[in-house]
Amino acid sequence: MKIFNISDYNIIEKSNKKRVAALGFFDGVHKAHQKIISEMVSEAREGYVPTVITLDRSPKEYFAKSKEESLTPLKKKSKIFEELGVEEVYYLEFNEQLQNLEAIEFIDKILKKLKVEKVFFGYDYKYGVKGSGTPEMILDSGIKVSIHEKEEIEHHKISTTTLKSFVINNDFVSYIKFSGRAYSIVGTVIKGKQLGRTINFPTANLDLTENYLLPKTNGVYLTKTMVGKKIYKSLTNIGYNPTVSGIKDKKSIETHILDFDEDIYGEEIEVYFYEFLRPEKKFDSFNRLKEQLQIDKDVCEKKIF
Ligand SMILES: Cc1cc2nc3c(=O)[nH]c(=O)nc-3n(C[C@H](O)[C@H](O)[C@H](O)COP(=O)(O)O)c2cc1C
Ligand SMILES: Nc1ncnc2c1ncn2[C@@H]1O[C@H](COP(=O)(O)OP(=O)(O)O)[C@@H](O)[C@H]1O
Repeated sequence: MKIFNISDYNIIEKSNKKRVAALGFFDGVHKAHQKIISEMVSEAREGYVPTVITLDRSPKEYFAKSKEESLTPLKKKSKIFEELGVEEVYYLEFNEQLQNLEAIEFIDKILKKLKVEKVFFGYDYKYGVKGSGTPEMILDSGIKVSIHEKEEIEHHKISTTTLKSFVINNDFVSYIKFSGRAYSIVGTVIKGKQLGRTINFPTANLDLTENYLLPKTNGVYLTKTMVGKKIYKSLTNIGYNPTVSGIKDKKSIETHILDFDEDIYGEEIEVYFYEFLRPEKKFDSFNRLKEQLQIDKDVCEKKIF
């Protein structure tokens, strides 16, 4: 899959390849997003490039001028697009130029130049300055349009907002139901206090590679961890380690991988969340914490997930 980062849409050259394209921001790439993208991919016949045209950040993040935590930051999102069969992704930088782009210009300078013959998007997709573009304008320009209706599961809209509230509130079971996959975060393993190994609970401390949304409760989660190409059951703690540290400036994310014994400092690992187990607690001693970790481990071993 080819990725194009476009900071100025004027640099897009007139293409000689025809395309079909899914349009949207797609944070979380949930079940409704997946339908839109899969339909686009399956309609890409011979000679058509299955393409996603999206933004490098949400307009909300741009206007708030502060970093927004995402369910699927760019690298992660790109990987999912690729798994869905997308061949080209255009990340349009959401900047002053794009913010002021007239709807008709979006059609002429982006869709037409890329020879897009059919677009696919969700019912609430917006384009053009202040969201002024309409599906009719695209149709009038000779491009076919497929609009996906709102979808619900158990009276809840399948949306990025719904998924974000599941993560914030530790409801990883619902997250799987709505997104079709477990919530996951990617990070590089960094050095911690080197205490874990002294109680036979080595924990890989994660430095997140991108700005992921995290649950708001500090605590322990039943997770799986991918190291290289292998997946292991794991226990992940998010919090301030109150038993050993009084410092409350930076949350640590650390995972104890079951049936695993390798030095993985510097490696990138992916942690998938399945269930909230318990809140983080301050124990009277490191030994008491060790006893609790053994109890957590027993639960993790017995549980089927
Ligand atoms: C599954 C799991 C549960 C944990 N639960 C707690 C907890 O309830 N309270 C706490 O203070 N620390 C908790 N921790 C963090 C430990 O304090 C930490 O792993 C230990 O101090 C080793 O840190 P190190 O990796 O920096 O050496 C937990 C860690 C794991 C892996
Ligand atoms: N089962 C395991 N789970 C997590 N890390 C492990 C495991 N086995 C070995 N390790 C290694 O041990 C390190 C964690 O040991 P630990 O004593 O907690 O040190 P640190 O405080 O630097 O994290 C990990 O970063 C990893 O390289």
